[in-house]
Amino acid sequence: MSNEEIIREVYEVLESRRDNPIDSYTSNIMKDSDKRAEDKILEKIAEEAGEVLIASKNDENLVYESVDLIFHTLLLLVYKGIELDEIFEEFARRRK
Ligand SMILES: N=c1c2ncn([C@@H]3O[C@H](COP(=O)(O)OP(=O)(O)OP(=O)(O)O)[C@@H](O)[C@H]3O)c2ncn1[C@@H]1O[C@H](COP(=O)(O)O)[C@@H](O)[C@H]1O
Repeated sequence: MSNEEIIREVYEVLESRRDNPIDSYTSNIMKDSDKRAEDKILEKIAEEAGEVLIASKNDENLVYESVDLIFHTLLLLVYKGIELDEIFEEFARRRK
């Protein structure tokens, strides 16, 4: 599986968890409850960003914590209805 394919696969699973909820971490976080889904995801992104900062400073678990941050950012984008191709296109647009 190529690197692009794994990202596409994870993204598609997240879209499915959004559109056909099951009892799972990503479905549950995307469901509105007492705390709004968007706020829960944004809180998680802030927490994961802090963990990346600590990992970098300590030279420890940087890849692991960065993937947590990237994953939760993808979760936000899925929740907000952004298509994965929009992200790829924006990266491509910035290439000089
Ligand atoms: N890539 C991930 C992924 N990365 C992290 N996480 C979850 O995100 C949460 C991260 O929370 P934390 O970092 O706070 O970790 P924690 O386990 O609470 O503990 P600490 O790190 O604080 O010690 C954990 O529950 C992780 O399991 C993920 N959950 C799901 N995925 C992907 O999303 C798909 C759908 O997931 P489900 O909704 O669970 O089916 C899966 O098939 C995976 O491909």
